[in-house]
Amino acid sequence: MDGNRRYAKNAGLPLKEGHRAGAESLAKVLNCCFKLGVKDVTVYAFSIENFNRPQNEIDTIFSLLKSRLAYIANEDTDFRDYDVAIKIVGNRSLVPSDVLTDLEKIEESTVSHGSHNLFIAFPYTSRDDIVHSMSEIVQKVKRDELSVDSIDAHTVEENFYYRGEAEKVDILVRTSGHTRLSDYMLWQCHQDSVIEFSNTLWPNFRFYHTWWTIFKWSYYKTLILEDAETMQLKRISDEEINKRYKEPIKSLSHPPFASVTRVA
Ligand SMILES: CC(C)=CCC/C(C)=C/CC/C(C)=C/COP(=O)(O)OP(=O)(O)O
Repeated sequence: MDGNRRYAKNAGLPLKEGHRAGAESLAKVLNCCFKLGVKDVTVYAFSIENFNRPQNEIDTIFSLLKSRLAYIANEDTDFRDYDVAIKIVGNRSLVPSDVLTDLEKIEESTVSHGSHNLFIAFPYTSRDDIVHSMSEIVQKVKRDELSVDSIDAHTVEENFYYRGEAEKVDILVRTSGHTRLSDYMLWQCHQDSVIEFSNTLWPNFRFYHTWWTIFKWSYYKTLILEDAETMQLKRISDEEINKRYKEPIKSLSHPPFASVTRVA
């Protein structure tokens, strides 16, 4: 959700208004994602490096996080229909205890929801998640709860902050024109994951941008690279897609976004 501060600066607004607009944008984009059939969304709400920002900015972000998530969890009627489970994925040991208590209450209040997941990466970096998983695994081996021979990729995923719930990203979107990953979901980006770099600042990201991103992803999934040298793309058949992606998808003659129900 990058570009909040630049949005505020461009509009001549105080910095906190940029984050407020970013939080508004999140509610709108989520609504759009769920309408289009996306099941799980993760947002990079706060990186571990963000602790280096001025304290008043950190306080603004924490306060928005609590109020907006409480709204999405319990108050907004649209979201109630989507049955969204909110899950914090990040290093909880770094969160001030009063903030953590409030966030865990919100999490708890959605624990029975199951149709959609909203993962909040907070405070998060992929490298921290990987180190955390390794450390959990070592502890389990030491306690004889896990044998070294049984460790595989699935074991690593189960010990992430995600607890094995987001093994693979379909689309990763980075807004605001920066073309770097900032230590985000490095493990979860697989060979098929599509990375979308958008020039739009996050507070301006809306239905059109969300729909277009999903539309393009859906379309890319029907193509394979026939020849890496000439960069020739070949459209692949429904049978081939079903073989490659295991789950059947709706006919490609439908509007492309008809197939996004498979996004996890
Ligand atoms: C999940 C939820 C309800 C969150 C609400 C608050 C919110 C939108 C937090 C994002 C904070 C953040 C570090 C944004 C990145 O833009 P930036 O500040 O780095 O802006 P810049 O790229 O223009 O400098």
